[in-house]
Amino acid sequence: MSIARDIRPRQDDAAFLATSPSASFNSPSSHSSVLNRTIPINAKPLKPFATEDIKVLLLENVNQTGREILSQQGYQVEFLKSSLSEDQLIEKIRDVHVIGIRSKTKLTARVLKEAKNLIVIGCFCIGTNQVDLQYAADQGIAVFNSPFSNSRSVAELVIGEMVMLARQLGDRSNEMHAGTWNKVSNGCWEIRGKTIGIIGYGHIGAQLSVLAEAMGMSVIYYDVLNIMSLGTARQVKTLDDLLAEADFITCHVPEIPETKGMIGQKQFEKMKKGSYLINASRGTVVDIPALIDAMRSGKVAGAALDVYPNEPAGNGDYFNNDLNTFSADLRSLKNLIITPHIGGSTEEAQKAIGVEVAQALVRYANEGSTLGAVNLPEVVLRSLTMDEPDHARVIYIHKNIPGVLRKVNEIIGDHNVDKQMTDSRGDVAYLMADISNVDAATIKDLYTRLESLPSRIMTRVLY
Ligand SMILES: NC(=O)C1=CN([C@@H]2O[C@H](COP(=O)(O)OP(=O)(O)OC[C@H]3O[C@@H](n4cnc5c(N)ncnc54)[C@H](O)[C@@H]3O)[C@@H](O)[C@H]2O)C=CC1
Ligand SMILES: O=C(O)CCC(=O)C(=O)O
Repeated sequence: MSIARDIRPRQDDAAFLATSPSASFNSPSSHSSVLNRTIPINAKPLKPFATEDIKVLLLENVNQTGREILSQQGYQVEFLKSSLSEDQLIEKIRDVHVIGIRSKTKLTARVLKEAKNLIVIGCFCIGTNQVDLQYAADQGIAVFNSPFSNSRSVAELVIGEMVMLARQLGDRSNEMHAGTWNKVSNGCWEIRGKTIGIIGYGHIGAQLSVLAEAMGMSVIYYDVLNIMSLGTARQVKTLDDLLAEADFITCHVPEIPETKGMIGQKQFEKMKKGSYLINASRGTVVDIPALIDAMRSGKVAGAALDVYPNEPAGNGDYFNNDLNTFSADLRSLKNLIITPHIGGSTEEAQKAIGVEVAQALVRYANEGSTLGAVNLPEVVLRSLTMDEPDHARVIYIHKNIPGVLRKVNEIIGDHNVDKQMTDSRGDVAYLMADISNVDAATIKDLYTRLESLPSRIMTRVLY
């Protein structure tokens, strides 16, 4: 009844309680958030329907830690190693209540329109540019990500790449693999004493700043926000200032309209001759044909790319000109490191992300908490406990228009509302209320009346 339009509530409370809670939901793990640690031991697991009715689709080889947490809840979990094309997704997503993806799966408005049962999306990564966040919010679909569990992995990769580029290690290694001894010092440098220019001083940029300074580098950074410098790092006023001063330029901005092509021909012209470029953010941030020209002219002495405008769906797929017209030209360059979007691909990062995002999905599905959601207001209520057996939690996601709360309170106000919280984000508002002394008939009545309001986006009643 409550969570999605075609799911019936489970009537047998004893059986329902027997399927839950999982250890992961109530017990803190090494990666659990503050919120998890504050869930009381005797928290009552709220499940509106048989947990085995919840269908979860996990794409892109989501880590086993995440798969286990979702399976332990009793959900039906389907797991695929690669991403799916838009048409394949449309077919699959129709039945699904929860979907987990990484950076490749595009959850466009066209796909989400077909996702009639979907309540929540988990991005098992940092970036959320692959999801139409606004469209999802307008449908009442929450989106969660893992904001910093792979930041360190990316920062370490960049440190390694700077050394590799400065020493032309990729080329030397390729030559040795081909059987050629080529002992060179010309054009090879230490990174100590050089200047790193970090574009985007967020989680990754700041982490990188600390590591680079420890390697003896001077750190400058450019960010649209005024951010406190770590160590002796220095914020510069403009991107041009950074380009003119840095020996190593590295991009750590999100994919948004303002960052599309932010490093192009004009920016390469402003760089120092012999500088290096690294991009492990998103493939649209650097104009790759312009980079190819800058490397051929010798302006850029080396580059490392981890991300591309179009990336293959899965391992074993080709990275060729059918995907990106510049692929062959790119592959022919010297002192160029190209990696298959592995910035966050470490055991540590993937395990932590699996736990963090899966727990957020469970909290949302079972308790309605939007803490950490990237597209809905953050609303959380204290967990109901086993001492509150006849309580129900009403979640009403609605259009943020005047007069809604009055209408909702006319419906729930006849009951004893223990606690209630509401917040809005843009055009969408999220209301959560705990009501005591309710029976199955009351739950059905509440649900039906809330669903009939014109402001309704999605109603869920958890009990
Ligand atoms: N290669 C990989 O595997 C990975 C790639 N990423 C990418 O890295 C990006 C950055 O990650 P975080 O550091 O965690 O993000 P963050 O959100 O913590 O930091 C991004 C920073 O960029 C700044 N920024 C935004 N627009 C800007 C602009 N036009 N000019 C200058 N600065 C701007 C923001 O103010 C913020 O400080 C992610 O959005 C994701 O796309 C993240 C993880 C792994
Ligand atoms: O590991 C992945 O699939 C994506 C990593 C990434 O780009 C991110 O976290 O934003």
